[in-house]
Amino acid sequence: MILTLTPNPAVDQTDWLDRVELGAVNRTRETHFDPAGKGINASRMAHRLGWPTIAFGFLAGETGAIIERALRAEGVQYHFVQVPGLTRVNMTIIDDAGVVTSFHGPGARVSAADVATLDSMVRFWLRGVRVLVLAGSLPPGMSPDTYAGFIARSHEQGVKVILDADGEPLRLGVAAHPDVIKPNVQEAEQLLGRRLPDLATVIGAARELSLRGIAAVVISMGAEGAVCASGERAWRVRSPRVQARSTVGSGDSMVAGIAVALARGEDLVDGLRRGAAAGAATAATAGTALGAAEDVEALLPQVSVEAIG
Ligand SMILES: Nc1ncnc2c1ncn2[C@@H]1O[C@H](COP(=O)(O)OP(=O)(O)OP(=O)(O)O)[C@@H](O)[C@H]1O
Ligand SMILES: O=P(O)(O)OC[C@@]1(O)O[C@H](CO)[C@@H](O)[C@@H]1O
Repeated sequence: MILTLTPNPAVDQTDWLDRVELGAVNRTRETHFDPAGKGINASRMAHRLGWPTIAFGFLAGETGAIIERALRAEGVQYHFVQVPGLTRVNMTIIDDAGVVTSFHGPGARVSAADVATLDSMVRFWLRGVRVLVLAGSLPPGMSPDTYAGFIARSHEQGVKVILDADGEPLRLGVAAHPDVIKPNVQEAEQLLGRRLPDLATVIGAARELSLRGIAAVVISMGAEGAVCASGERAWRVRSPRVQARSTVGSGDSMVAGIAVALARGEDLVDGLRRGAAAGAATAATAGTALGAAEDVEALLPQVSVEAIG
């Protein structure tokens, strides 16, 4: 079982238009809504890949109900704590030049009692779980060391943890030694406080972070694939070439591929392969809609994972 925790879910709204004009009414050509938030996306992809998963987190109001209905329709199991207010809507605008602009809301505020309810629910379910995915931003009211706390508790119970966050929750989470982190290059740059301008510096960053006590550090690079370091070993992952429609959710799909490999007890390289295929399948799909299982299968043989010295 893979448990995912998305403290700050979102309905993702993707709008396509010719070009964006600031200070004007912009009429969009097409609009797409998807149930989202990083862990929810990872659960949806893990479910497609045929592995049992339960999504946990907070939901609020009518926008929260949209997410619940969508997960139910897909057959993805979930346990959400209902909180007051409205689950946020994250908007992404894609223009004809392919420029992607996103607006992420802060999310519905949670109280100390809400956090305690979620905490005890997750603690209870951790007993039957192989992998916990902690993903995305934290809503107002949740402490930045929340993920670090879940990592410590999971390790006490022998549960492997994948952390996919950014900023302070990532920094504090890294200090608690999750088993896997999957920042993209920007997130890794923020974590390390320096630019990573080329492949060599990205590989160096992955090695450096892994030597801090993280079993696998995967730094994703969009269409350029990813690098992974595990102690002294490292790999270059090359993603299949696809016609990208929207890469929102590709990172979460990659996390799902890795989570499924960990849950199956497979090799890390198998996880990287499946993760890159899932990420590419999602990139080829519009909005935050995730790649279909058949697409992931079809792309799998086109992924290359090569050991680097
Ligand atoms: N355009 C693309 N073509 C092929 N593969 C892609 C493309 N974009 C992403 N991928 C695959 O998905 C993986 C994760 O993508 P990316 O680096 O964009 O993650 P991310 O920035 O965390 O995404 P998000 O936060 O939107 O989910 C990449 O390492 C790659 O294997
Ligand atoms: O604002 P956060 O919690 O960091 O990220 C949320 C989010 O951008 O992540 C997913 C893509 O990875 C989107 O579906 C969703 O809107």
